[in-house]
Amino acid sequence: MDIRVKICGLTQPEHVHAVAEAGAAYAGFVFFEKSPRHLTVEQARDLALEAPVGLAKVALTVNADDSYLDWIVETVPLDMLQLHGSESPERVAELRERYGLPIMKAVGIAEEPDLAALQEYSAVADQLLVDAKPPKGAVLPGGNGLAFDWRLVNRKYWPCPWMLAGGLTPHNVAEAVRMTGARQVDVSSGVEFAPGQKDANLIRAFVEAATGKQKDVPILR
Ligand SMILES: O=C(O)c1ccccc1NCC(=O)[C@H](O)[C@H](O)COP(=O)(O)O
Repeated sequence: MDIRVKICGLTQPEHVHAVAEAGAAYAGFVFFEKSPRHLTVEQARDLALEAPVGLAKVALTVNADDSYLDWIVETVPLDMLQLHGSESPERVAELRERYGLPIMKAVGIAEEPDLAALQEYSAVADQLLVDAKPPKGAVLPGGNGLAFDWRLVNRKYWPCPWMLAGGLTPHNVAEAVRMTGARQVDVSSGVEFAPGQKDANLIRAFVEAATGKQKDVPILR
């Protein structure tokens, strides 16, 4: 089975190239000032221009207003918007209409009742990002390198494609795919050696492990 991989939080051109060469399907750019992966709109444009045809460029925003989104969408060549805040289903539908781009809505999961939101958003979003719920008081609503209990989404189906995220690494992604039946996976922290610092070898190892073409996983100290 083909697994599609998204590497999120890219900040350097060489990592965009590594993502493409490894065979990932999506490259994610973060627009959230408190994040160590935050990009200015101009930085994101320059990075997006490094992406070859076939690598989908995803802008991740958090409760962004229209003027910020207009600026991003007008400046950065994009293939998808990832909404990672508390955007309502109505807001998701509105943005989908406004920009004509596919929307992936992130939903944080910690326990069974959290799953209801996935059903709700699947009616308005093009894709779902099934992520770990951030811990109380966390600065970042995602990208915390924390996993949730994958048994909660074991063999669950929603009416739109979904992507598993949260605490995935080259070491655990194959097991996560096996346990959940996910056909798409997303990673940020698990391919970094420090917050916001991606590692090309870990990117390659992650894609290989996720897609079942694993060679060896580098150990970083
Ligand atoms: O990465 C960030 O800094 C970030 C900031 C604000 C909202 C979301 C953010 N990241 C989301 C992701 O990178 C992933 O989509 C997902 O949460 C998995 O992250 P990780 O657990 O670090 O692999």
